[in-house]
Formats: sequence, structure tokens, C-alpha cells
Amino acid sequence: MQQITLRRPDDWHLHLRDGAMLKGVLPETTRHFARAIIMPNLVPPVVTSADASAYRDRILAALPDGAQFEPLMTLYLTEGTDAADVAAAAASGLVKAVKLYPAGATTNSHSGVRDFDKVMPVLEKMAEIGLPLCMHGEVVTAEVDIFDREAVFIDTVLDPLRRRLPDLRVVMEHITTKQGADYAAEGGANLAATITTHHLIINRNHILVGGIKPHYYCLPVAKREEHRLALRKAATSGKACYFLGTDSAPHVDALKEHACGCAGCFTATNTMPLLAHVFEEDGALERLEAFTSLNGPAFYRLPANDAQIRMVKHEVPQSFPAKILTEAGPVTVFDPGFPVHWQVES
Ligand SMILES: NC(=O)N[C@@H](CC(=O)O)C(=O)O
Ligand SMILES: [Zn+2]
Ligand SMILES: [Zn+2]
Repeated sequence: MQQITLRRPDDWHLHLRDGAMLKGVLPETTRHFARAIIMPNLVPPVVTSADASAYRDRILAALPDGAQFEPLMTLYLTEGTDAADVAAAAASGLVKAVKLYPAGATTNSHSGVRDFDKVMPVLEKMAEIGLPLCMHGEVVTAEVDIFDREAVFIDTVLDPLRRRLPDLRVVMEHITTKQGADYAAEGGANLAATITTHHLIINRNHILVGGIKPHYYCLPVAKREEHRLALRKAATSGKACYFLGTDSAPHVDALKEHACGCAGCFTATNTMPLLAHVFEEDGALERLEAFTSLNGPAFYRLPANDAQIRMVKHEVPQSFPAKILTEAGPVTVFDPGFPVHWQVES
């Protein structure tokens, strides 16, 4: 029996939603994770420090008994965001990052940014105080093919912005391409990238071959195999610029299995066993802790967790729930399509 011990992991990109869904999915994260960067794309979005404070209270109220979990709050950047409010929210410790959604790029992004000039005062303030900007890195212009959106974003939006504001600390969220992995590696100390569990496992064939698989559809959409392999190489490299952001994004089954299905994979339940599988397969188990527990806190200038988890590889494949039954409706858990022998024991 193989086993490993690592510092408790953190999730640097997580959707918890609100109300009945929040209550239903929160235990799936708090079981293994100590902290998570909480995405602000609620309806309406978490825009002001007052919104973030109220949302944090709702998350804390929904925690399962005895859970040791700290939600790290973010603000949703709009063209009306007030730089002074952002600075105050960061200074008080309430807010750990600001999230930028290009308008129309993904789930609940219509309040996002259209004109970058309008948000420059906020970005300048963030550069001054060292508050990270988390970016959903896709252009949304109709002429750009959906599989090229990330690479075009890097060239036409991210790189010009970083030249204009070199002190701005940026996290490229949920990178899905070799271009994304390469750009993050070359960006110096002010640039990092999160990588999801599912983008290490699926490519675009998994979504489309043999019938459309709505539970593999997320944004940015999974790309060609060469990109998945580039992400595997990046995540398992141990390099400081890459860390886990699951982007676990629950939608009820009725809205995933739909004529216009929602984007998002729900991986909170089985992420750590899946990552142990992936890292072992790539001969990199000793670098799993860097990816899940060390590189993220270092970038966010927070201490790593002191507590540990132990993971064990069993002879027999482990079973995971197929669905989480929330009071908002059932949510299908990401199915990697192969047996997983790893389990978190404590
Ligand atoms: N990743 C997704 O496919 N969906 C996310 C939004 C996002 O992170 O882009 C969601 O909120 O459902
Ligand atoms: Zn996103
Ligand atoms: Zn997300």
C-alpha cells in the first residue's frame, strides 16, 4: 500500500454559489481543503466590500459542524468599481483578490469589463498595494474561434496590460493551453496561473466523441491533446507559478443536460484523489504538495497550512458519489473515465 502525506491543500479558484446550492456543495470542499478563493460571479455579483462581507457571512453560516475552512473573498470587477472600496477591503484583510471577467465570456459575466480604460484606476491601485487580479483569460469577439480565445487574449489583452502596468500581480485563471502555460512561466514574480483538475484529464475529444458529454463542458473549453499534455507538464513541474484552482463549478443536472447547457465541471468531491492519480502517472507524486499546498499560498503571500492530510493508494478502485444531492437539485460529480485507487484518509 502506497501512501503520501501533504500539507492540507487550498483551492485557489472555487465556485460555491449561494443558498441551497452553497449549503449542498460546501462540505465537498471543506472535507479536504483548508482555504479557497471564492469566485464572485453570483447573481447579482459580489461587487463591493459590503457584498463580499455579507457573502462571507453566508458561507461561514453554511459550514458543516466542526469544519476548519477559511473562505478567501474576491470582488467582481465592473466598470463602476470604486478603487478606494477595493483598497479598503484589501487593507482590512477581507478581500484577497479582484476577479476580471471580460463581459460575456462565461457564466454570469454580463457585468464584466468591456472597456479596459474604465478600470485602469482600480488596476493602478491594485498594482500599488500588491492585490492580485484573477483573470478569466478569453476574448469574446465573434470572429475568434472558441478554441483560440485564450491564446488571442494573451496576445491582445493580457500582454499589453502587463506592459502598461508591470507591477500588477496577475493570476491567469484556469489555463487550458500550451500558450497559457508558457506565458505564465516566462512572466516573472508578478504572474502565476491556476490549473484545474479536469483540464489535466480531458481534452476536447472527451466532450464530443461518441455523443456530446455535457458534464465535460466548461469554459475555457478543453482543447487538443497537446495542450492537455502541456498542462500536465506544467502542473507536475513543481514550478512556483503553477497551482491548483479547481474551478469546481456546480450547476444542477437539469441545466447541464439542456439544449443550451451551462458551462462548468464539478470536481470538489474527488479532486485530491484524481490529482494523486495524475501526479503518480507522471512520476511526480513528490511534487503534488507544491501544486496543491505550497505554490498558491506563496503567491498570495499567505502561510502554508500547518495541518496535514494523508492519502492512500488502495488495491481496489475507490468509489465516489456520482451525484451530490443538494436542495437546489442533483449535481453530477466529474467522472474521470478511469478507475481511481487513491483516497484521502485523514
Ligand atoms: N468554468 C466554467 O465553465 N464556469 C464557471 C465560470 C468560470 O469560471 O468561467 C461557472 O461559474 O459556472
Ligand atoms: Zn472563468
Ligand atoms: Zn471559474
